[in-house]
Amino acid sequence: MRYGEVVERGNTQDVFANPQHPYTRHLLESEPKGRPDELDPDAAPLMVAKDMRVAFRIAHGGLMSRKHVDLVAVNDISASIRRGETLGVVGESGSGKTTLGMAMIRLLEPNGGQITFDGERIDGLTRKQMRPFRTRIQVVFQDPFSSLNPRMIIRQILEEGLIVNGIGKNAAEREELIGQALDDVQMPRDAMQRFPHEFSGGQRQRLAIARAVVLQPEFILLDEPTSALDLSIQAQIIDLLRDLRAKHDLSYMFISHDLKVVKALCHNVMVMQHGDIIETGPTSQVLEAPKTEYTKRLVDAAFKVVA
Ligand SMILES: Nc1ncnc2c1ncn2[C@@H]1O[C@H](COP(=O)(O)OP(=O)(O)OP(=O)(O)O)[C@@H](O)[C@H]1O
Repeated sequence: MRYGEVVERGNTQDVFANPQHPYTRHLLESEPKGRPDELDPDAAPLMVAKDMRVAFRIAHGGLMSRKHVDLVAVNDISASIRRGETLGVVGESGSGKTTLGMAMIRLLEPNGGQITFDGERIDGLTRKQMRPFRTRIQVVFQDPFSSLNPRMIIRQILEEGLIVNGIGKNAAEREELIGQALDDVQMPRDAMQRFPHEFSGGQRQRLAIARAVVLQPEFILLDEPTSALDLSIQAQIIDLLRDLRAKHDLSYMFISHDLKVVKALCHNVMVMQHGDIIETGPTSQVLEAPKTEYTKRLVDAAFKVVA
């Protein structure tokens, strides 16, 4: 197969049901597989949010009749993530997933609610008081290209957080930590000398994960980290996240609209609609026996090939 070559084309249903080309078969077979490892039943709560509320003031109506109204994006939501747990947050676009995640890690100011991290209240902390938590709580976004500074080489990108947070005594020690983070995400150490544009989308997402992992966090908010990637790369990133979780006892809050990915990675799942949680529980239970029509629709959309 050459780059840029069309290997197969046709009616979607026919191609899905009876792929002719080995590469098409590879793509169809390479969706995320497996299940999350067992969660320690005695694991302590790490990130706990209680009655979180976020409202945005938005302009409404035409120029002459403009009014400001509050759009409630997160409506008194409580959520708890234990050490080592992966909690999936799913729901249609605009249901409030990102707003909830960003508010829980204090990158967005909530209008109300309490947040406890490892037993300490973090809502209401000033920027300075939050500093010790900034390495322990990390975030990885969907689009690694816009989150990796294109003018810096990878070494500088990963070193920035170490310097800001005073981790590593000198350049040599920092280089070793960066090397270990690259090993963790299965990227060669010579990636350090290269720029983000020299990597593929999947490799860039590995680098974005390395930038989080180098700070040795305990909790990572993953906001649609695989949505921009093709299926086979998506599956590799899910495997990687599972390995990292086991190796470093990480907890994840994994925002996604793709229930296939959630099934492969998340112990528990929370379904959001219009700022509310409409269903929550162990992933297998929610996916196998959804209690609401809305969840059932999401499950059908994820697991059935539409005719
Ligand atoms: N800064 C903002 N100002 C005003 N409204 C906002 C802002 N951010 C989000 N919203 C609104 O809040 C609601 C929830 O948005 P949010 O991005 O949290 O949803 P989401 O479930 O993450 O969606 P997606 O899957 O598309 O990322 C939406 O109606 C959105 O338009």
